[in-house]
Amino acid sequence: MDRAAPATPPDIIATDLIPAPLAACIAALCGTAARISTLIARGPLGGTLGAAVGANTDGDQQKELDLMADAAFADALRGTGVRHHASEERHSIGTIDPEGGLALAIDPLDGSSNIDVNVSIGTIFSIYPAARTPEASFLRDTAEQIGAGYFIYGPQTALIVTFGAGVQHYVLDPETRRFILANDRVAIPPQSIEFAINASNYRHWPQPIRAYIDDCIAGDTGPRAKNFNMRWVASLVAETHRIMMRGGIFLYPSDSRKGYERGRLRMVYECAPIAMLIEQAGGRATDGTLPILSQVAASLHARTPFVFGSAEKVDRVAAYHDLPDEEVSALFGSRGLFRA
Ligand SMILES: O=P(O)(O)OC[C@H]1O[C@](O)(COP(=O)(O)O)[C@@H](O)[C@@H]1O
Ligand SMILES: [Mg+2]
Ligand SMILES: [Mg+2]
Repeated sequence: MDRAAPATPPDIIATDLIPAPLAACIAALCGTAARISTLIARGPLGGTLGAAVGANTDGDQQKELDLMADAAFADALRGTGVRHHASEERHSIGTIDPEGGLALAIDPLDGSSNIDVNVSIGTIFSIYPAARTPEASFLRDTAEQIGAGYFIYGPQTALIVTFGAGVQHYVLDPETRRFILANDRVAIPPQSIEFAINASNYRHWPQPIRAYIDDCIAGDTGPRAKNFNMRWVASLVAETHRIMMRGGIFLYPSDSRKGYERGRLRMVYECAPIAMLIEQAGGRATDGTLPILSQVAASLHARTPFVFGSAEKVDRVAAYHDLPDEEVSALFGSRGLFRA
């Protein structure tokens, strides 16, 4: 990353909460995230980061910053024990350290449509023990993750990370350039009136999702008998961070558009790690009905419908899928089962 600031200080994240076999890998991710954060903060002064430069395997537009972040993380991971490396921006799985014991999947830059508009974006990562083959390292039960996290580049740059024993929140101190522990046990608040969904796709959604959202929008005139508030940042990391801090629910369901039969978000490097974080923070993450943790991606870039957040809300979405057809298709005034 040419336009980057200083190299990784050895104590970029001084904590004893990171398992020893993962420490070098996490330090490398932190050092790179700190440099990316400096670049993002320069905005237009840093160059044409938001310029479109091509398309990835999925046909998604790639921005200059997507590719710079991808290269920077891959470079930094050399010598940190990562054998298999999968990225949203790469067609196939690469080998970094042939003798390494880890497999790391990464969405190097999440929410890239927000680069130009100074809205929070992020990096998502998922870590497994390396398996015998590259495919076996990632096409496996998502419950086998040994670490998962995201960096959010917003008004603050922060790391939210889990190693399977709760969720830790670190904030990058812009003066010392170190990630400082802010909370060693993040817990998702169970109550919130916020839901997040791209409502412009309403006409394409399956009926149970429409019914759930109809009932939120009906507010105190509907079966829920209370008012809700809607949010949509179009940046999965930003939505996740809000839910981690304040509770609520996120939905990106499957829909009837071509290419959205399994939703939009990718299992290996978006949904699996976010699901591990959410469950470790006391929330729930499903594909609408079934838990994400315990599913196996069909392919490296496979997508999945994704619903996560406060546990009671996610369970309620699953319950809408169990309603008889006549009840789920009824106008909210006739839906009686879910009075809050
Ligand atoms: O534009 P849409 O359909 O609302 O989709 C928004 C979603 O797409 C994403 O931007 C996909 O991630 P990438 O930017 O890594 O491709 C998510 O962050 C976000 O939740
Ligand atoms: Mg993404
Ligand atoms: Mg991305």
